[in-house]
Amino acid sequence: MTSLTRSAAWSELCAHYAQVCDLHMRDMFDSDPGRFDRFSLRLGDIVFDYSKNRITERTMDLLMDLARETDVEGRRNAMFAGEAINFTEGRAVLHVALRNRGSRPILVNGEDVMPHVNAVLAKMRAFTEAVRTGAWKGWTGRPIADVVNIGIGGSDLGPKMVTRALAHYADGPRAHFVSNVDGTHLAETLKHLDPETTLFIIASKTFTTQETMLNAASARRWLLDAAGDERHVARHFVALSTNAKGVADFGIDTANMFEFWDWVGGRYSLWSAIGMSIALSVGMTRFEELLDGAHMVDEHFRTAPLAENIPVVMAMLGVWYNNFFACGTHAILPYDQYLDRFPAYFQQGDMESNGKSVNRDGEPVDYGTGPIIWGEPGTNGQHAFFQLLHQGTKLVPCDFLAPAQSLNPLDGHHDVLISNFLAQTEALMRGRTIAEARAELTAKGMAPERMDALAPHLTFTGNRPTNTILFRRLTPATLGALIALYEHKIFVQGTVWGINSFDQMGVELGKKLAGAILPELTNDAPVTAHDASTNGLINAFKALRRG
Ligand SMILES: O=P(O)(O)OC[C@H]1O[C@H](O)[C@H](O)[C@@H](O)[C@@H]1O
Repeated sequence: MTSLTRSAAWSELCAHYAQVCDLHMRDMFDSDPGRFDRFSLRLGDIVFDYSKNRITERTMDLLMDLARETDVEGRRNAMFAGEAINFTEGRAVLHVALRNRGSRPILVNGEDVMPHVNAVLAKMRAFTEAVRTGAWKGWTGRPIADVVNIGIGGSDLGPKMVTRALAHYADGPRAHFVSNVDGTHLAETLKHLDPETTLFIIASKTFTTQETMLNAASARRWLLDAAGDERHVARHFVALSTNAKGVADFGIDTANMFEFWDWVGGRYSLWSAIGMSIALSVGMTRFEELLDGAHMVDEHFRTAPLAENIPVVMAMLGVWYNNFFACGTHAILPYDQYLDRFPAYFQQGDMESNGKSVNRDGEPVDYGTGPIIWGEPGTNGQHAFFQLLHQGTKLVPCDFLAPAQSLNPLDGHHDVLISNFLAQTEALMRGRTIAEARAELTAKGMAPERMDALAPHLTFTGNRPTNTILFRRLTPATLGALIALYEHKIFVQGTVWGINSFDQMGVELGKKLAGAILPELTNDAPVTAHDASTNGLINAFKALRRG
């Protein structure tokens, strides 16, 4: 057994689970009108309701005991103090420094990182203002109309998600995102753009990522085909990276490089220079408001007692379902079209962070770690996969997010959206008993024999857990806060599970094997070096390619 499953809090939770797992939320609500007040928290403009969960006060006490026993507070303090909590790579984890708006000193190896953070923010402000005002010009003297962020993973998903989420505030050049090494992505994007007025942002922490380097080289060729002269590259290419040498080797002037540091994880990097496309689109002031919102949550996470700490509560509820109810997945369901990429963003954020199976002591875990994260915006999801959420055999804990105010208040739309949002969590919680189903059918005048056949199909077990995150309106600050809540949730879960949430060794093997296969594709010779399936597929590919 690992230390987690040997811990006192874990054993107590196992025993407690057996006592409460059959309780129905419907009964708990019926017998306790104060349940919402007891199980909801507020932070600024955000209401976090977790009352529609399969919990009692004792459950929450035990979950907080588990958080304490696994030293969530100590690890959190170590993160904020710049300790090398990414222990496999020996690195600090300091995305919180990127939005440390009071500039409280944060030391890494004895050096305060805040002057560096603030210097890059100032450089970003100067650059984004030059581009947005038209002072920065392309090689023919025309201002920039389109920016193309070329990056992948953390160098794509965050800026893309935020740029879409803040589209209401966009008043700068149009932002495009190319990530896939499939040439279609770049080709389809460039089809509509004019090289004279296009700025490429090459976003890569390492500046070695194969997909990004290839897309960047093709973009450079596209520009040079039109501009002719290498000197024009400087007006049309900037780099966001930790690797100055890689940037220079690629041919981008390091004066046009915006730096970040190895203590910024790729999937936590949108707050750094990686957010350049966001700042170009909505302006640096709004980008800084995004940072302000995240900082507000950082302060809450750093100082609020565990039981009143929203990311801690989110995380421990996730542990409750993941490890005691054996739920394998978690859905994120934003009832806000602007947040349509929010679930996809946290697929990387959560699954790349907590998709691990070896603990800090190098032992294989004997408990589940990160869940599969998925989701789509409401109400679309209702007409697609909600059937399974309501009546399927799997228990899927869900987060519902919604704004009280719409940024596009078209006649009647927002109330319809919100009524659906509220009804879904109510239906998932209450369900419909067979007696209720029969009563409804009787009221419709259905014959008893037909009713007997139909009623079981109209029965919903209910008791399906949801969190609700309600916020006033989607502003840059609120978005920053929402993202930070999930980031810290991931941190807390990784801490409880005793894993390193900040490396991503699992993506390496595929990259290595692709490196071996690539030269095998350059000719038509039959390949025999792999297993029968891989050989067969490579040879079939070559045959299909020929004809
Ligand atoms: O920013 P880069 O160095 O180009 O890395 C881009 C992405 O690629 C890697 O494969 C990692 O899995 C991601 O965590 C990272 O965000």
